[in-house]
Amino acid sequence: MASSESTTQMKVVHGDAGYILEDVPHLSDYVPNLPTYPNPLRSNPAYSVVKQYFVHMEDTVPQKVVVHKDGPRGVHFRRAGPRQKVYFRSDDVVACIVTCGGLCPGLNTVIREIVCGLSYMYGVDKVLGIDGGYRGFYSKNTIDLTPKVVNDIHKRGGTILGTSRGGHDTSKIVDSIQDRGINQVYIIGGDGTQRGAAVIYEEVRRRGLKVSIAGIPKTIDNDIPVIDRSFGFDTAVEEAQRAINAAHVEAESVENGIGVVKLMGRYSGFIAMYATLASRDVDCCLIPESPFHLEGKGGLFEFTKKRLKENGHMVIVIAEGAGQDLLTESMQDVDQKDASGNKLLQDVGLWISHKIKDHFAKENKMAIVLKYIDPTYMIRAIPSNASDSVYCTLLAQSAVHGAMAGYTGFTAGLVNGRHTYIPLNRITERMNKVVITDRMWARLLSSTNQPSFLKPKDVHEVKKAEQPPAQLLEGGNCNGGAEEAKKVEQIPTQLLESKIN
Ligand SMILES: Nc1ncnc2c1ncn2[C@@H]1O[C@H](COP(=O)(O)OP(=O)(O)O)[C@@H](O)[C@H]1O
Ligand SMILES: O=P(O)(O)OC[C@H]1O[C@](O)(COP(=O)(O)O)[C@@H](O)[C@@H]1O
Ligand SMILES: [Mg+2]
Repeated sequence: MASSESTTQMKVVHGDAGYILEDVPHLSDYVPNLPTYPNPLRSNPAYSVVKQYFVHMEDTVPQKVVVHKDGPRGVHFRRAGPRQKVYFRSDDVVACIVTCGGLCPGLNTVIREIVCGLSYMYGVDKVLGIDGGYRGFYSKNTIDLTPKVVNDIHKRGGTILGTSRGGHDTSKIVDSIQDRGINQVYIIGGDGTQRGAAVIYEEVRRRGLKVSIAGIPKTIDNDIPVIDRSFGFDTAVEEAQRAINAAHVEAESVENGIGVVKLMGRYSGFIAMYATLASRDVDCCLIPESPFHLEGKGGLFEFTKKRLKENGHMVIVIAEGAGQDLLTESMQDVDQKDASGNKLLQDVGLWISHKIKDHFAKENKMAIVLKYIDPTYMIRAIPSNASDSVYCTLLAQSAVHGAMAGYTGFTAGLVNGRHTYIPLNRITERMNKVVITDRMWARLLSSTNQPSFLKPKDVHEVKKAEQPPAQLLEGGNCNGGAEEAKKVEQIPTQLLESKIN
């Protein structure tokens, strides 16, 4: 017997054998008597030959693909794609696109594909670009976007619309949406942006407006949960190889050479982990999720000395959010935040470089040559690579199909290789992090052959985190229903949620 419960953010349907559908809201949930129209794709020559092109209304995608024989079927998301019926007539659509937060490779590709998707698939020709992030809704003029205007933009890094942090004023934004007659809002951004999208959706719903709010998750750090990976991540990892190569060449060209490379990753060390695994030249990878110490037995200095003795050189990759606790101990903690409220981090790369130099100069009397490379902005200011470009295209098209079908308050996302619509609150309720008790981190440790640097107290924390159901700790499908989600919240966050494995 199916049962259901719903909030404004998510509709949960329970089916047989522990099946759960975490469904996204629909305009018809709060706007009565909405007319529907046949999907214009039916007569589109590109699609009319494709059998079963329209997604079956009952199609859902499981969040967890590794299952046990007697286990529950678990959480599912609605499958993305075109529906037989749409809730907008092409001529009535006024869409807008906004990009917020930090840059990420592929932003322009997503913008391009939303504009072209709306135009070529649905015959929509009114698409407005919002200038400079959320504040552009109420402080700037809009930019007309046509397939011609966006034709070449995917070859450029950044976002042609501009971006910003802060400036989210919900009522001013929704006033602007109303005043301009906008009825589809495409919001491209990270965790902060999707939180902002959720508030906009709530306000739109409170006002009873027929406006679809569609999120497209953007994060170079890959810190958004549920989805397999974020667009731009692959490109960033690839670009990071150039910095690591340079560090390696510099380090191996001198006696006791050390190359230190800082990569992005405020709270999640995915870029550092994947760039390390890809490179094979890295001796040590340090990420925010895995505590480390410098001095004494099992510390970084001891390992550095050992590696230099063995190999004559060493490459260290450090994520920008790693070791921030050590920095605050040794430097004054300046609790500065950016305009969105994100903590501004101190430069851990510079700090660790000084610490290593000081250590070998003072205590060990060992001459080292250290080169510090900070390519952080270089890895995100580039256009997306081929695989990310394809991914961006599919995400953009998914979002367009979803909005046209009347879904709202959703994020388009890839789950186990399938495109889905995910409720916004599932995306914003926690952060995707490298799980250091997971096999992927173990693979990294065995690939670099670095120590784990964990102290007994850290090991205790890790063991404590192993108490919840094993499936919570298995990377790649760290998920469950609301109950499981609650349990997850009780575990130190640095030990949780790994979606890439
Ligand atoms: N809790 C929130 N409610 C509403 N808006 C938010 C919230 N958090 C962030 N925002 C807005 O989202 C935008 C981007 O957020 P930010 O954290 O800078 O980047 P990202 O989306 O990449 O994580 C900013 O304009 C910010 O004001
Ligand atoms: O762009 P800024 O303000 O310099 O911030 C840099 C931060 O942005 C990021 O690139 C991504 O952050 P968001 O995805 O949250 O925007 C972080 O890795 C980095 O710490
Ligand atoms: Mg963020």
